Amino acid sequence: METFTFVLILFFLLLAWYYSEYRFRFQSISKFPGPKRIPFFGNALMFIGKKPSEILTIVEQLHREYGNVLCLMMGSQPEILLTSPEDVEVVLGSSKLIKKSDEYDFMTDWLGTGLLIASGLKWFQKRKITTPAFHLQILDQFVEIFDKHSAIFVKNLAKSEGHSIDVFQPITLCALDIICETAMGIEIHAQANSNSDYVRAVKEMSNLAMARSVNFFLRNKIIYKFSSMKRRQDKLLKILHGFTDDVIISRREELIKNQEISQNKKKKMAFLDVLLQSTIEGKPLSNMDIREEVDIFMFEGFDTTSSGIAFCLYNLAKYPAVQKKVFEEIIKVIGADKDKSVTLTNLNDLKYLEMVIKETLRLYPSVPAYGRKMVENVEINGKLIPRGTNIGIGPYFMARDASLWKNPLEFIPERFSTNESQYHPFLHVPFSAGPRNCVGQKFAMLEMKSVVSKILRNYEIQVDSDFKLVLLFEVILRPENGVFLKMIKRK
Ligand code: HEM
Repeated sequence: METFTFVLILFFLLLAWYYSEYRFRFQSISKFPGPKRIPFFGNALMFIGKKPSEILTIVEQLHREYGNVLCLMMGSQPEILLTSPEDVEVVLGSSKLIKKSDEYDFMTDWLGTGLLIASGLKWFQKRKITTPAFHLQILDQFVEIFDKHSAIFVKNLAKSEGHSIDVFQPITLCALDIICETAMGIEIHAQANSNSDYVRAVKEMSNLAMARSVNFFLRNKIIYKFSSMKRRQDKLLKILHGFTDDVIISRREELIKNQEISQNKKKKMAFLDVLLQSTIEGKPLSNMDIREEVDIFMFEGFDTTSSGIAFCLYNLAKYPAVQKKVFEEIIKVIGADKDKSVTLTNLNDLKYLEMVIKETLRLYPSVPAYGRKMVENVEINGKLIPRGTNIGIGPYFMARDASLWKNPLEFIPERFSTNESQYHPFLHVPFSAGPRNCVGQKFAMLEMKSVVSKILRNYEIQVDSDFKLVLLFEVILRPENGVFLKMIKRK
């Protein structure tokens, strides 16, 4: 009987705690603008059964209607999209608000709790060991790899010269060749063998993560466990993890056998080699720790740059005057010899191309939105955000906001010239900002400059008048039906 009374008291205490917690959360949240919520589901039903391109339209419309603090309830889970740079600064600039939002949990089966997802001390340690992998000396040796795979891409274009082709697919394969060689030190020849299971698995896995994040039912762990999506995920993970495991094991063996990396200074250091030689509190990283980081490089480092390059080419085709200016800069910096290899200095000197890429990432940010979870009640410029809220930061929505940018939908690279760039430091955040910004930002810029400049040295790009760009709002922003362009060989 005593046990029964104890359990009963505990039950009512828990119920009272849950009620007060929920009421506090609900009362704080109800002050924020957003569409009408219905009991139990909140706003979740708006997204059920919608395609990623439709989700983008819905959120864009809501953002226009409700402004720069948009509150949605996914069941009882509050999600607030912040788009004013002052609010974004409070979140991204904080070294305390670094916990990722719930949506990232849908990626942990694949990416574990590596750098992208980790929080607290674990994140700090991982950031410390990963940062040296992006040192300028390491990036310098990658320029040759960028150039080699860009040259293969350009060579393959000869087959479709003068015709309209979807450049997105071959760019994805080029970026995959680059990331495999730089992250893992292996050549997978994706551009020669486009039917790779690994390539398909990477893409499908990020589609699944997005589809799950907007599905009210599948967000629930138990329902998900028994879903057909989970069964598909398990099959994909076998391919993805199997691939990286094999590479890590053979690379570690090679390292032990030959001590090759320390003796032969000329050998290129892949990110994986840097991790194999790293320690946390004096201990080397386990294969599992390393796999998490390599998988994150593979995920973050290839889809993001593929989209960036494809959207950049699309804009260059759409704005011939911009393309002409970029081409003239390339001739000035690299010279007229189309076969000459580029150097790190060349790439750094392509300043106008850099502005073009920044403007591309403004309108088409490869990571259209990212999020943080508030682990305590936080005041953001006078707004009390209750603990447990997921905060979304949306560079995609910020770029289209006429109160933030002049002529927001126009492609104007000059916005980023040093004379013009007087904008708020947290207004243009495609690589995020603050302590958790993108560790691969310099790598990505160099890769995108290398591939785009190689293409422009060899081809003039024109739009296909029948083609209409449709955007897919997934974890990574992609073109739904590719990017069709005409490539005209330069004399
Ligand atoms: C156009 C290219 C890229 C864009 C737009 C981009 C964007 C971003 C953004 C927005 C974040 C923050 C995400 C968040 O807060 O959840 C991020 C984080 C990260 N990115 Fe990138 N990224 C790009 C390329 C790369 C590349 C090439 C690599 C590696 C080779 C990379 C590695 C990472 C890693 C490891 C993180 C996690 C950093 C941390 O949490 O401390 N990214 N990236």
